[in-house]
Parts: sequence; C-alpha cells; structure tokens
Amino acid sequence: MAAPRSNIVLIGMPGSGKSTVGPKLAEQLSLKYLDTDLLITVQEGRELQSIVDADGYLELRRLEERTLLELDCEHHVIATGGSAVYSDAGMTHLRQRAAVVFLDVDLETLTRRIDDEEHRGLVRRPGQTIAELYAERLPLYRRYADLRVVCTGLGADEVCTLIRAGLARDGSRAEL
Ligand SMILES: Nc1ncnc2c1ncn2[C@@H]1O[C@H](COP(=O)(O)OP(=O)(O)O)[C@@H](O)[C@H]1O
Ligand SMILES: O=C(O)C1=C[C@@H](OP(=O)(O)O)[C@@H](O)[C@H](O)C1
Ligand SMILES: [Mg+2]
Repeated sequence: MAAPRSNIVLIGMPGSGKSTVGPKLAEQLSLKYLDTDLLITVQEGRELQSIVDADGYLELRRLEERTLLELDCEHHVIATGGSAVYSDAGMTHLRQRAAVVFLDVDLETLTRRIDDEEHRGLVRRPGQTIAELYAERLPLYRRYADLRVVCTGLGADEVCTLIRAGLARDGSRAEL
C-alpha cells in the first residue's frame, strides 16, 4: 500500500524562505519539522560550504539525494535545500509521501536576501550567477510542485496562510 502523504515538503530557491516558513507552518499545523540541510551537516559533521569547497558541488548534490531518499517520516513539514530538485529520484520519493509546495519568490527579492552567496554552499557550476540558477531551476520547481505559492512581498505568516488555504483546497491533503 502506498505510504500516506502526511508530510508537507517545501521547495524553492535559496532565500525563498523554506527554513523560515517551515517551523511556523509546522507549529500551526501541529506537525513536526525537519530541514534536510541540517540532516546533511549533522551526518557529515561539516558545513555545506565546506563540503562544496573540499569535494565539489556534485558531491553535495549526491549527499542531498541520499538524504532525500532516506526520509521516511510522517506528519512533518520538511524544508529542503534549494538544489533538491536536481534529484528526480529524491523528488519522486518525496512526492509519494508529501504534498510538495513551491515557494515562488521573484529574482530581485532573492538576490537581496542572498547576501552571502559565497558562503552558503550553493550547488552551482563555477561562475554561475543567481539569475542563471533561477532560470535553470524554475522549470524544475514547477515540475515537482503540487502547489505553487507566490510569496513575493509577503511575510512568513502570510505565506503560511496561503499554503494552508492552498492545501485545504486540494482534496488529496485530507490526511493532514
Ligand atoms: N517571507 C519573508 N519575508 C521576508 N524575509 C524573509 C521571508 N522568508 C525568509 N526571509 C528571510 O530570507 C532569508 C532566507 O530565508 P530562509 O528561510 O533561510 O530561506 P531558504 O531556507 O529558502 O534558503 C532569511 O534572512 C530570512 O529571514
Ligand atoms: O540552492 C542551493 O544550491 C542550496 C541551497 C541551500 O539550502 P537553502 O535553499 O535552504 O538555502 C543548501 O541546500 C545548499 O547550500 C545548496
Ligand atoms: Mg533553508
């Protein structure tokens, strides 16, 4: 029998607010919360930027995919890293267990929020800009999302409200 989709997974660009909205949403819905970036840093015993610096961005992508595939929780809000959508296997695994919500934030806001791009362990080819990452990833976020929430100009509480309303409209979320 298929696992019940009792989780909510947040996807989106770095700076879109996944790790900010996630804990609030979990509290509001009485769900537990986890952040896959944190799982990776705990398992690896090093920061994401250190992984990229020492072993390259493809290694972080591989570790992220492994972390996604190992997730087998229920009744959680799960904030992923912005690069999670590079793993088709990982996203397929998540979609069997979760409603996937894309936090859609415009490039100008993202650029303003990402004020430490050299230190946050971004998964990108050398020299790739945030604008190029955004263009490359937008189709992937859209592909894997059950729900897209346009967050530009909204505070985290307003984003939570839109997510809850969007999921409530979707009958497949009745398990929550
Ligand atoms: N809705 C929001 N409005 C304003 N600032 C936000 C909002 N969501 C997140 N932020 C800020 O943007 C930055 C990145 O947020 P974060 O939750 O870490 O994003 P992500 O996990 O998607 O990379 C943080 O400084 C956070 O405080
Ligand atoms: O988008 C990316 O390339 C990444 C985003 C980060 O997470 P956030 O999206 O939470 O910032 C983290 O997973 C890693 O540094 C790679
Ligand atoms: Mg985050």
